[in-house]
Amino acid sequence: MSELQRVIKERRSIGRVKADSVPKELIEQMIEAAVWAPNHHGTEPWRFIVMTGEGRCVLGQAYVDFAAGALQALEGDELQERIAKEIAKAYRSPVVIAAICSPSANPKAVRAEELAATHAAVQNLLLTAHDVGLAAIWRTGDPAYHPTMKAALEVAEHEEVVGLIFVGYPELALHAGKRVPGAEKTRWIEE
Ligand SMILES: Cc1cc2nc3c(=O)[nH]c(=O)nc-3n(C[C@H](O)[C@H](O)[C@H](O)COP(=O)(O)O)c2cc1C
Repeated sequence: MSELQRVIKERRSIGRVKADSVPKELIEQMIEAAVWAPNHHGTEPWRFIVMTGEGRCVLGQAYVDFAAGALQALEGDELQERIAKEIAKAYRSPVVIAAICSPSANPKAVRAEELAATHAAVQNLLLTAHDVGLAAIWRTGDPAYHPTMKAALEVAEHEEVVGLIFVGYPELALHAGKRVPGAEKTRWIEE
């Protein structure tokens, strides 16, 4: 098995990471790998917002804003606890990278393909994280796609937050992944 194949198969989504800070250089390596994803018409439709330290409070506020409806029914300690819980979601890892699809204005560009290219860029981020000894998880959920997230991250209306990539040093050993073999997902048409 090649080194690339090993990294692809070994990579796992890891949500529990250490609080230890991550060198900026490693995050830059991840993003540099991301921008080598394939993209149609050379649109390179991605951009990234890296949040570290107290910069993550921007994301915390987005989680609070998203939960505003549920928070309305609470008051006092219960309200404060729930707000703290929402903010804590942004602090689950020392680095959070918001991956943004910024679809090109090129009339040839197809929105679905702009998203596909950005998704491929995220896979490059994840693979590089694993390659350099970091753990990462691609999170979305309803908050990622909600207008409150766009507002908090200053993402334009025509753009999309395709994922929040939580990055840090793994706290636990990686578990083995499980997949249906490719052969079972393949139909060959020959001759
Ligand atoms: C588009 C996308 C969104 C995801 N969102 C979440 C999420 O919100 N929360 C989460 O725990 N995992 C999320 N994941 C990670 C998947 O749960 C994970 O990839 C899957 O369980 C397979 O595990 P593996 O990545 O370790 O192979 C997401 C993955 C993708 C591709």
